[in-house]
Amino acid sequence: MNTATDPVVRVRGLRMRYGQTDVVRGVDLDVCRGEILALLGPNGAGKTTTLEILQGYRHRSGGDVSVLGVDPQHAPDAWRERVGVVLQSWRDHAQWRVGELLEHAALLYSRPRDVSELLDLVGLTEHRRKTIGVLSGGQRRRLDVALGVVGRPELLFLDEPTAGFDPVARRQFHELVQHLAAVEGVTVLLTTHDLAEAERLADRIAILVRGSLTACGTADELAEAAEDESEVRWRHGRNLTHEFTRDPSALVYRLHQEFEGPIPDLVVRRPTLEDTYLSMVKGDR
Ligand SMILES: Nc1ncnc2c1ncn2[C@@H]1O[C@H](COP(=O)(O)OP(=O)(O)OP(=O)(O)O)[C@@H](O)[C@H]1O
Repeated sequence: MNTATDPVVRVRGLRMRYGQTDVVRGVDLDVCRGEILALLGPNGAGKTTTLEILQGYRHRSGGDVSVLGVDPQHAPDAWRERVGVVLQSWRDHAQWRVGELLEHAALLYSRPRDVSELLDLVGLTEHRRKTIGVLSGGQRRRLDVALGVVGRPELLFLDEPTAGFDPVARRQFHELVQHLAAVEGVTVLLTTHDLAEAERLADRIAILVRGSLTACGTADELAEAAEDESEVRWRHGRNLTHEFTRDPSALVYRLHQEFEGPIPDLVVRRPTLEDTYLSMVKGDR
């Protein structure tokens, strides 16, 4: 029986093999209700494969998977309504108008969002009557998102959602996803190659390298696990100097004593998610 405290996504020992090649090798992962989890990893790490297994589009080679309390491989149609997938394949519908496509998609669900509200939510109101073929790349992606959420899904999968977005569109999209998670309790699982996006948007980040999860946690927890060092910079007389340390407070304290007061031009740079990510995937390129 599925309860409110059970994870929305529960994966144990997930394996996927194409021919002789293992591309997912024993992944364990839990995602809780209302959580935004970003799956990061180099090209070919197995992110899309993992997402497609969780969406029920691919049959796994091994392991246990439960999504909204159901094994996606044997999910009934009612389960599909509860899951939103943002696809990228609306090129076949180039002659459709934006509003028409959304109205048509809404018919497939029992509790769809109001199309006007949805257009507003994704910032496409003024493009309602345009055909899909004339939309820009970023506008098309917004339409993809609209189609993914039209049925009010409890769980939303986003595969590289902001590829091709300009900075303003990206920020608006982040606000939309945060709204869905915080206000509507939607659970979001996304893949991205944009580390700043992952850091800004995700509650937790999972890093997949060659089919294995090498780390999962908040950006701070990952930095801790990677044993990344902070850089402390200061000026000594006329010379700028710097030191790397895992304990910047201790170094700053020591310098403060040495200088018997303020440390000239002090800068402490903590490891970014990019530093952590690069140290974790090192050797995989
Ligand atoms: N249908 C398939 N048949 C055989 N191999 C496949 C198939 N689909 C994916 N692969 C291989 O599985 C591996 C993982 O692919 P996947 O698309 O899951 O990676 P990814 O992490 O999403 O990569 P990217 O960041 O480039 O999108 C790759 O080596 C890919 O070539």
